[in-house]
Amino acid sequence: MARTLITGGLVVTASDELHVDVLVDGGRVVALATHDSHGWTADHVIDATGRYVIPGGVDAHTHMEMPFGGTTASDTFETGTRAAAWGGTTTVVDFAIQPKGGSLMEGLDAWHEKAEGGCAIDYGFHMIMSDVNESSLREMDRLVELGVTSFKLFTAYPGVFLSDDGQILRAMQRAGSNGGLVMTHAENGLAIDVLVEQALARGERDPRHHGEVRRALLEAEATHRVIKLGQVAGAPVYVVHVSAREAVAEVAKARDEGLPVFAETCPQYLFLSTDNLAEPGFEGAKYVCSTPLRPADHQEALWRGLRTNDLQVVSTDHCPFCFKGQKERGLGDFSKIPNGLPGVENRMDLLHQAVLDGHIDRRRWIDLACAAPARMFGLYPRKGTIAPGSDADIVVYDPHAEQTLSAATHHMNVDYSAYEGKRVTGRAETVLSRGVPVIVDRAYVGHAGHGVYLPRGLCQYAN
Ligand SMILES: NC(=O)NCCC(=O)O
Ligand SMILES: [Zn+2]
Ligand SMILES: [Zn+2]
Repeated sequence: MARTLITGGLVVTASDELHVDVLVDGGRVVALATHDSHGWTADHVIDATGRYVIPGGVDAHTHMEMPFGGTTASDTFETGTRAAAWGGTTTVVDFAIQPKGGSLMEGLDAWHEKAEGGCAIDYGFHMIMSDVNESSLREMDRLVELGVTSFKLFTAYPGVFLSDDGQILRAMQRAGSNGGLVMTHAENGLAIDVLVEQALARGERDPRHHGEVRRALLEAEATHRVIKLGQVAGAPVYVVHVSAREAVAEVAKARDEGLPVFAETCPQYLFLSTDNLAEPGFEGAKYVCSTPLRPADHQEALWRGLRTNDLQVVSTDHCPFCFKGQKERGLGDFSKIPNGLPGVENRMDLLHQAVLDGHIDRRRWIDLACAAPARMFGLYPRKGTIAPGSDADIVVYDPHAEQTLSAATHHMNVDYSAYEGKRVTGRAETVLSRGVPVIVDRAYVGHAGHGVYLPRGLCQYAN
């Protein structure tokens, strides 16, 4: 395998910023050294002068070709992982789904089948448990052995994914004993369904009502509940896609008490708001996801949480549905709009923009987008950093490139951009996955099937 030297750039990791060259051999980083101190030769030299050299992004929350809301997320593993690479992400952790009445293993096998041979970058799986029973609880141990070390449980979506408190407690107890991590979608789905029914009866049918019925208090209540269930079970809890400041407060309080409670937020909650849901006509459907977008004044609590480490990870929850034909299923009834937003290609750039806007610093950018998700989900230091022994998942990032985010130029298989027209500065220029070029000078040179399945270790966070 070719030996590659990346020279002249500023290497930024979660812990350091160093003007060093990086030597890659056998798909791994083998050494870092200042330019004048080494005499390395290589088959390929990448001149990164004036660029950042950063670890490939780790997006720990994607839904490629997920069946949901009567349709299927529009990115396949092939198109979605290719788009991820364009955006500087080199690892995704997607959600396999236990079929109702079926086993965890059936779900895992089905997702392996979807992903195998199609991915441009490496991938792992979490498991969505939609049917917690004696048998699926026992299976959790086997999944942990197979490297599926995290399990998503829902307090939302009654009749689809919702588990009751007893089921969640049991899954947490099992995770407490086998080392797995329970991830929770925390919204009170039963109460939300009552509010949906009442809103529709009042004739409130537009997309903006999606945000109104999914009340922040019902996110906070469910967040509080899963934290307490985790405490009773003696198990860590990871709360996904936190959007409400009241939910951030629940997480922060638990962490202040020393509980092993972790949480992520997503770019859509940091950059978009209920103003988007209220766009004229049916445009707001483009922004329907759950948890929902919140009024813009929630964003400050999210940014603060990211700075203070009450929130550890930024993932995308990439779950794209085309406006035409898919989002349109909810014309005249917001509750039928498939939930989910595209974003796997945009996360690294939006967070870099957050650096420029002064919300976070450069190393925090890399921590939130690369190192912390890798640690949280048992992939570190193979992924998420640039250090001897790490996979050479490396992005040469141009911090000065200006771009306008748009469906006309993005690579996600979806007919709109949630960030249409937004100007951002910074862009992945060249992307290596295990030392193999996937993007070179903004040209795609990767191929479907390069990406391999990543059996993951246990969560590496204590608090
Ligand atoms: N988030 C969302 O709206 N769709 C994907 C499924 C989920 O994460 O709950
Ligand atoms: Zn969810
Ligand atoms: Zn999700």
